[in-house]
Amino acid sequence: MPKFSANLSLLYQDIAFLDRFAAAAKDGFGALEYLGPYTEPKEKVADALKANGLKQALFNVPSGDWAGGQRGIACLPDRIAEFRAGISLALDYAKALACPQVNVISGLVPKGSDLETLEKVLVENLKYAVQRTADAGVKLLIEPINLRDIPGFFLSTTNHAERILEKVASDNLYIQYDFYHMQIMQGDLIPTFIRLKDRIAHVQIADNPGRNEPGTGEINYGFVLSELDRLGYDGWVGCEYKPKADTSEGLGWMKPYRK
Ligand SMILES: O=C(O)[C@@H](O)C(=O)CO
Ligand SMILES: [Mg+2]
Repeated sequence: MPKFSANLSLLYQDIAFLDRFAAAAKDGFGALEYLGPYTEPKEKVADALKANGLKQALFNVPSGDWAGGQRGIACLPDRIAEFRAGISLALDYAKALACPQVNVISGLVPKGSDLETLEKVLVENLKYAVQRTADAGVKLLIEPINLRDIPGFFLSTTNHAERILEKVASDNLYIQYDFYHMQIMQGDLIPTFIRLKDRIAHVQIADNPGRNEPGTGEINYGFVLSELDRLGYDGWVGCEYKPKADTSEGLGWMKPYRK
């Protein structure tokens, strides 16, 4: 049976961040994930998890000025110090929240930049980060993201992610496999999952087009979720979609998977 994690960066947007915890627990989620917990003191977040019987599945390492349009800093040559300082902050929160994994957002390709240089920066940053996270017992993840939603994103395919994994050469670096992004970029969702299974530490779901609830588009999530079970995937399934209307009312798709 899949275990679902509520992505609070897209679900329950009509209520305050910390109030989303109780709403997610009430709706049957067992864990939470989001872009970052950094606007709240870690003790407060830890208390809210505990009070609602929730686990922390994942969050991103600091990724630059998200509201200002930045989409990660890990490949940017002029942000290396900031990226590395962000790993310390992410690990502080991971410890306080007992979070087993953190995700790195690679960044946008700056106009006119040399892709080889960006790749080197990303690989060196990941080598640094993966050692720090391994020492803390936390997995490090990278996520390919589709180029229609984020034009110019540096890491957009699983082939590229595999190449980065090979270059970093650490058994603590994994892929975050977002079915929505990969449907847009590649299709062939389950064969790719099977091929990379041992290197995938977290999956996320949304339908296409629209990035709405499973069952609203072209991805057969009945099949996808039963395959995850059959293949022995025992991580969280991150519900990272934009609810068509009210989050709770739109959870009908989840009914067959609730005990
Ligand atoms: O797919 C996504 O959008 C994310 O998982 C994320 O963390 C940032 O873009
Ligand atoms: Mg995602």
